[in-house]
Amino acid sequence: MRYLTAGESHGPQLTLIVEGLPSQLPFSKEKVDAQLARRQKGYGRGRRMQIESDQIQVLSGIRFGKTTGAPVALAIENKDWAKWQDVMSPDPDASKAEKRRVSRPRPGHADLNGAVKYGHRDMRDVLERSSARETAARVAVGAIARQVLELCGIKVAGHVVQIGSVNTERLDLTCWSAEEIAEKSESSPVRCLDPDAEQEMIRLIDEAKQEGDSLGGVVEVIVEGVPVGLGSHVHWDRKLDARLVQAIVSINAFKGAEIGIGFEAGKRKGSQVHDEILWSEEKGYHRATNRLGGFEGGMTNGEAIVVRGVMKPIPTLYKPLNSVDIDTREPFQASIERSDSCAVPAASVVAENVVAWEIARALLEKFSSDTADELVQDVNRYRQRVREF
Ligand SMILES: Cc1cc2nc3c(=O)[nH]c(=O)nc-3n(C[C@H](O)[C@H](O)[C@H](O)COP(=O)(O)O)c2cc1C
Ligand SMILES: C=C(O[C@@H]1CC(C(=O)O)=C[C@@H](OP(=O)(O)O)[C@H]1O)C(=O)O
Repeated sequence: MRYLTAGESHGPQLTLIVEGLPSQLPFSKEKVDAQLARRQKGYGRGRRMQIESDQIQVLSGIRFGKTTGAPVALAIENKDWAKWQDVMSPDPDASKAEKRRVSRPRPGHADLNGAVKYGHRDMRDVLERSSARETAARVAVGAIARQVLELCGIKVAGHVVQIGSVNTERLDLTCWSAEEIAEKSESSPVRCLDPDAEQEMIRLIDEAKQEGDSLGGVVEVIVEGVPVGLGSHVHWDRKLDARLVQAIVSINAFKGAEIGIGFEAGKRKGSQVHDEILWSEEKGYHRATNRLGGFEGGMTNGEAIVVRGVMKPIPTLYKPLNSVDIDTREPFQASIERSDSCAVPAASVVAENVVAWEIARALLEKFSSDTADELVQDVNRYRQRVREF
C-alpha cells in the first residue's frame, strides 16, 4: 500500500492517490471528513482554519460504498484559493505574483534551503509546498487506513502530553483503553487528558500569542489490538518501530520520536526497562508492563503500541527573528500576516493518522489482502495460531 500527495497551500486543492487497498473494503467518506475536521480544531490555530472546511471529494476507486481494488483518488479543496488565483495559478498575473513574492526567509521554515536547492528567487515556490497544509492529505489517507484497522479490531488514539513547559507526566494511563483516551482528549481544546495541565497549557498558548511567539510540545499515539509480529527483525527497513519514527518525524515541525519510555530508557537499569513475559489462559503470552511501547526486535509484541513525537514551536513569529533578505543580503525583521501560534493539538491528530497508515501498511504486508474478507479471515486465523503457540 502506498500513497502520493500533491498540492500547494494556496493552490486550488490537495490531490491524493492511495494504491493497494483491499477490494470490497467498506469506505466511509464521513469517517474521513470527521478526521479532517478534528485536524482543523485545537487551541492555538491561526485564522486560516476559519476559512477552510476540509472534506474529501472521491474521484475514483470507490463504487457502492466499497473499494474496487483500483487506486483511490481524492481531492481536498483549498477555500483560500479564491483569494490566491491570480498569484498561484500555473499562469499567474506577473505583477500580482511580484507583489506576493517572498524574498525574506523565515528561520526554522523551509524557505531558504528550498530556494537555494531548487533555484527559486521567489520563496513562495518553496513555502507553498512545505506548508503543513499537506498534512490534511495525510490525515485523509490515515483515515482510510483506520477503516482497514477497524475491520481487524485495531484502535488508534492520541493526546497531547506536553505544551511548552507544561506536561502530564504524572498521569498513569496504563488502566485507560484507547477508546477512553480518545474520548477524553476529544473534549479538551488542547487534546490533553489532565484538566489542570489543560488550563495551564491554554494559559501558556495565550501568553505566547500575546508576546508574538510560538510553542511546541509532545504528542502521544496509542494503538490497541495489534497482533504479535507486525514488522520484522530480519532487515533494517522492515523494523516497524523504525518506520513509525520516520512517519512521525516526517510531520512538519516534528523533530523526534520515541517508542514506549524512549529516551528515559537510557537512564534506567535493564530490570527497570524490560517487560517481563507472562502467560495466562485468558491472555496467552503477555507482558507484565509495557515500557517498551509494544515493540521488541522491530516487531509488535501484542501489547499496545505507544509512540511519542516532539514538535518544535511554529517558525513564523509575529515577533520576528533576525534573517537576511535574499534580494539585498541585508538583515531584516519582518512582520507577518497570519500564523498558528501553537499547532500541537492539531498535530496530534496528524500523528494518529500517520501512525494508523503505517500500521495498516504493515498489516497488509503480512496478511492476504486482495479483498477485505480475505484480510479479516487471515488475521483471525493468525490470532488463533498465536493463542495456540
Ligand atoms: C498542523 C501544523 C500546522 C502548522 N502551522 C504552521 C504555521 O501556521 N506557520 C508556520 O510557520 N509553520 C507551521 N507549521 C510548521 C511548518 O510547516 C514547518 O516548521 C516547516 O514545514 C519546516 O519544516 P520542519 O520544521 O520540519 O523543518 C505547522 C505544522 C503543523 C504540523
Ligand atoms: C493551511 C494549514 O496550515 C498552515 C500551515 C502553515 C505552514 O507554514 O506550515 C502556515 C499557515 O498557512 P497560512 O499562511 O495560509 O495561514 C497555516 O495555516 C492547514 O493546516 O490546513
